[in-house]
Amino acid sequence: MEIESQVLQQSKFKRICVFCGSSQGKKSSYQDAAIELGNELVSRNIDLVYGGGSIGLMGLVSQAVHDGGRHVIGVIPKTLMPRELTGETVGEVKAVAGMHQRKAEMAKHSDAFIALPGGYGTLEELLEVITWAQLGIHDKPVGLLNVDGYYNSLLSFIDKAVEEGFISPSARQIILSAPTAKELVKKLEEYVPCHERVASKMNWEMEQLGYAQPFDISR
Ligand SMILES: C/C(=C\CNc1ncnc2c1ncn2[C@@H]1O[C@H](COP(=O)(O)O)[C@@H](O)[C@H]1O)CO
Repeated sequence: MEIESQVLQQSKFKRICVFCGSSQGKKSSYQDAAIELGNELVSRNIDLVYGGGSIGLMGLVSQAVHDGGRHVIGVIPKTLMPRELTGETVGEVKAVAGMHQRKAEMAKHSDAFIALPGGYGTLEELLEVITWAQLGIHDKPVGLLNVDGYYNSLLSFIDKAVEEGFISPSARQIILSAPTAKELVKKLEEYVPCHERVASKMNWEMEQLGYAQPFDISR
């Protein structure tokens, strides 16, 4: 019986990258959701990749995953490493040169992406992985944890952009959303990618632009 329930919980994802606020937000539901997401990853035997440190929702989700015995990878630019800036990172720390390399590293080590509530940093990271999916650089699922409707206005904006012809209906399908961690992870598991992969072409273009490392975030 014990083994049967463990098999049922086994996810197809080994690691999920979580983007979220470096602040905790004003409502306790945001903080509760960060901890609940961490616990959901633990219950499905999924490890965490995130931006490192212990501030805000980032600290809550990483602590929950670490406390639950799963591996945590914090990818943090060297400039943000001093403890006074971002606090202690639990688990493994990957130091990177800057913000661009951080996003590529976080993406490379993950099988899916989830955004909890957050601000500019979270939005920037989220929109970048959606854009990469649209371009076919990766085909990993992307989900919004829409706690208390936090992302309703972003979703409405995206729907308006579809209506106005700036986002294609198929690109709209890239972004999944759900109000709870359990529902969202299930949706990510069921996601079927619909964009052709053009990563090797993109690598070539990035090399032409003088980027030292090939832009390959596939695993
Ligand atoms: C430099 C200062 C605080 C340090 N802030 C951050 N530390 C770690 N990671 C961060 C920080 N700010 C942004 N990030 C990344 O963006 C996301 C959170 O940004 P948001 O604007 O709070 O939504 C998060 O996923 C991180 O990867 C003192 O000013």
